[in-house]
Amino acid sequence: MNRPALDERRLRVLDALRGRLVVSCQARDGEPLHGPLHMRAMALSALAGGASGLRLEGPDDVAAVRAVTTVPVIGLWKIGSEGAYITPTMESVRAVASAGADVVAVDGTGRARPDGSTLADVVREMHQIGVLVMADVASVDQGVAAQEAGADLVGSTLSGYVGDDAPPVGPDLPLVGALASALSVPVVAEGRISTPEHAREALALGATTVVVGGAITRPAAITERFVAALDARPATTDTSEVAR
Ligand SMILES: CC(=O)N[C@H](C=O)[C@@H](O)[C@H](O)[C@H](O)COP(=O)(O)O
Repeated sequence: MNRPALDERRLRVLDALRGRLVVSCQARDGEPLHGPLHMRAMALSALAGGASGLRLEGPDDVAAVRAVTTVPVIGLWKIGSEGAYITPTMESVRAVASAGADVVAVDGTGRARPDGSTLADVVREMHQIGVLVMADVASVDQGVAAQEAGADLVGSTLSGYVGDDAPPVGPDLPLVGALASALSVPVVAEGRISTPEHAREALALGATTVVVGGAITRPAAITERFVAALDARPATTDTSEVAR
């Protein structure tokens, strides 16, 4: 195991992220902002605003952003949308690490990975090359299992996304607090954190760092919220309004 490289990276990443904001810059295939050029611009915008770290999807986006910044990068690769889809194979884990991620995020729910690999396999191989592993979980039990498998960070990322129900509107802050109480590894608050108050509360509950995605980097979703609010406005009874 490449202990010195791993320990050095762990110190550097955690020092940079403790109590601070990570911005997740992701756009799916088919979205107008999809592609490394757009995501690099998005990432640079987040850094200009003071982000301390970035979460990026796909080796191409990770490499494009790694070329322009030294801040900690959490990389993942979404493959499919069913079961374990966050960096679900050893091949995808290696690709994200080779692209320059400091931390590779993988599904940590215990669902079967399509190539039969386990979270412990991911940890073993990534630690050999000095790369950290973040387990994206949906429950405290999964977080405990991920810590036992050797994960360096555990995120609340998948809460609300493992069953058939639509995810709730707000973040799962109770899970963030429960993970922070149960685990000794750093907890990452992630998922539907939509306001600065949510982010502050997550830290107060014991999260080491906070990842915000859509509330900052998904203009279509942000626009939708405004449009829905206008559509939902009560009909005016003020006749002066009509006259203008
Ligand atoms: C569930 C899942 O696949 N989450 C993904 C994980 O990388 C991303 O789609 C999210 O945008 C990210 O977790 C940040 O969350 P939010 O965009 O809600 O702030």
